[in-house]
Amino acid sequence: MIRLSKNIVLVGMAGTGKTTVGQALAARLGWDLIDTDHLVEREQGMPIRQIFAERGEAAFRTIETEAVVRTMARSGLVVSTGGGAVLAETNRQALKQGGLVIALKAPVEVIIERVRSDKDRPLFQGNFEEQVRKLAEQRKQAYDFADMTIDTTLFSVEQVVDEIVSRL
Ligand SMILES: Nc1ncnc2c1ncn2[C@@H]1O[C@H](COP(=O)(O)OP(=O)(O)O)[C@@H](O)[C@H]1O
Ligand SMILES: O=C(O)C1=C[C@@H](OP(=O)(O)O)[C@@H](O)[C@H](O)C1
Ligand SMILES: [Mg+2]
Repeated sequence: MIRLSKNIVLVGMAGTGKTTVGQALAARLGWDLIDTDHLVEREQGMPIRQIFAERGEAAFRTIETEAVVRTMARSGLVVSTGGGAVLAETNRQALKQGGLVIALKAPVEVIIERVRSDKDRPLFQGNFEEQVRKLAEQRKQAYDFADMTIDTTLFSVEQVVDEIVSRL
């Protein structure tokens, strides 16, 4: 079982289930959950889509890094990150030093179906399918630094939680 001195961190492309699995995993373990997107939205008082629209992606990344580093200084948390949190080396170092990093994966076709109805994802506006495919290609090695990887394609949310708990 993982020591409480660390956190359990979920990384992965948008649509691989980090927020949903994080909630279910935190409930299963009785741990608190920090979803860094939700933390940013609460503290900034607006949805991420609005931060992108009004201040730009670079401003969001700066805010995201501050939230990630601050969160990883804590312990005993389940932490769901946003899909792009792994892009900054500062974030990758904080995630690796402060937690057991678990990458959730799914084929791009599965991701497309899972996020198709969610119009709030700022990176997926306009030609939605093309943008998901392009991002998946750009990010295909971005999550390889994780301590472990779980393919969520054939698992329900609870089955992903089962798989994580079995590996702790
Ligand atoms: N293992 C799974 N099987 C089926 N649907 C899933 C699974 N994990 C997540 N989902 C669904 O996929 C969508 C995206 O999940 P979400 O947790 O928002 O992903 P992320 O935070 O990685 O973007 C949600 O509708 C969620 O209910
Ligand atoms: O992949 C990305 O760069 C992003 C993923 C989003 O989080 P989810 O992975 O929870 O959708 C959110 O942080 C923002 O829209 C940027
Ligand atoms: Mg999420």
